[in-house]
Parts: sequence; structure tokens; C-alpha cells
Amino acid sequence: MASWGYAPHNGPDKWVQNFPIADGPRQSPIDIVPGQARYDAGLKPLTLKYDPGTSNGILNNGHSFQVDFVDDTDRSSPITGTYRLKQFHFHWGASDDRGSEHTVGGTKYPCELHLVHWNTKYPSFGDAASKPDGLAVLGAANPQLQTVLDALGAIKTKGKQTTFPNFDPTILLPGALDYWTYDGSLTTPPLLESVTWIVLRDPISVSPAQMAQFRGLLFTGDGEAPCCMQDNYRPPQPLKGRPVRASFK
Ligand SMILES: NS(=O)(=O)N=C1NCCCN1
Ligand SMILES: [Zn+2]
Repeated sequence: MASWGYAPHNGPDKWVQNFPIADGPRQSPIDIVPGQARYDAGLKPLTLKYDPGTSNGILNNGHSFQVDFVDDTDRSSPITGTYRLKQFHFHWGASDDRGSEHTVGGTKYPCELHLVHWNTKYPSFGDAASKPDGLAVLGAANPQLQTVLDALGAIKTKGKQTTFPNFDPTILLPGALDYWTYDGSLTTPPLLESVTWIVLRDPISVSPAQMAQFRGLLFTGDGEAPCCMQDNYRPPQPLKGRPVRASFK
């Protein structure tokens, strides 16, 4: 297929043709079954510390939109820690009954936020993306996001981007940071199996009006026949025996 997407001819069921790892042993997303997750007292509470000064731009990349952060060491403030935020983006549905990638006990949410981090033991995101412990993506359903949505008017078509300064993504997250964690993969090609997934238990509400704003974006570029950006989610993949641990009882 020319390039991957979410349409019948190039969507999740077709990705394996160009990316055979799609049928690999640690693919994402998954359905999280709370009753089968094992509480692990050894799991540390999440400590998220982002420097709003490193938020840079907002881009329609033709699959979703993402807010990019300056992640090279000499500019981003010396927030050490083991993982550094590279970008965040979303997945959502054509209607409010679907759109999240992870599901919880089979429940789908209208959207899912992904905060993509890379392990600073490696020199760069690109390098970390090929390591089994290279990336950590924090997933959260239904985030509070009006300031982000207000920027979408400027990036309606594929390839458009605009500045997006002074944004602290922690405002998107629920109060409690209880989470499930498991070893998985990127949920879009190249589907690399390098992701430690951290999925927050608590969702935050998003309004139907806000969901409609997501769907105002286009997968297509200027001058192409417009195709609404929606249903840009991969469905849950086989667990293949992987343990899912819980940071909470
Ligand atoms: N949905 S995901 O797992 O975050 N997938 C990603 N693919 C490309 C780089 C960033 N993230
Ligand atoms: Zn994602």
C-alpha cells in the first residue's frame, strides 16, 4: 500500500503487509481487564514534570494532530528523570461511542490522549524507538483540552502547522495518576515494540462539542478531496500472555 492510514484499503488490518511486526508478540493497544491486572507494590507513583517552555508547535500530520516539544538537552530545561516528552497526540472516533485505542473491560471511550516520551539513557527519540525499553507512552481517555482544540482551526489540512507555545500538558490529565502498565508497541506504523505503556485509570470528561472539533480536521491536504480525520484508532491486539500490572489496589 502506498502509505498507511485508517481507510479500508490502508487501515489497521492491512498494516501487516508492510509492517509484519503488526502480528508480533507485544503489540498495542490492548483491552485492559481490571480484574486480571496484578497490583504491584513495587510500581512507583507517576511523577510528571513538564516545562511549558519546551512546547513548540502543533501539526496536522495526516494521521492525527500532535503538539511537539523541544526535546534536545541544551534547550529544554534540565528536567532530568528517565523519560523526556517528545510530543502528544490523540486518537478519536467518528462518533462518541468509539475512538480510544486502549479499552477497559471492553469499554471504548470517545478519544485517547498519548504523551510520547523517550528514555534519556539513549541519545535521541529515533534511537530509543528501536530499543525494548526505549519509549514510554502515557495514555489517558477523555482529556480536558479546549486550548488545544482552539488551535485546530489553523491546522485543518495535512501538513499544516502553527506555533503552540507555553503549554503544560499536565492540565490534560486527571487528578489521580493511578495507572496500569504493560510492555507494548507503537499503535501506528512502524509499530515498533519499544513502548512501556502507562494507561491512566481515571478518565476526564470531554463534551460532544469538543469531540466535534476533533472531527473538523482532515486527513487530506489542501486541494485534495476532503476526508474527515476520524476513526484514527487501532483496535485492541492479542495480549499473548503479557502481564498487566496495576499501581493501585
Ligand atoms: N500512537 S503511538 O503509539 O504513540 N504511535 C506513535 N507512532 C509514531 C511516533 C509517535 N507515536
Ligand atoms: Zn497514539
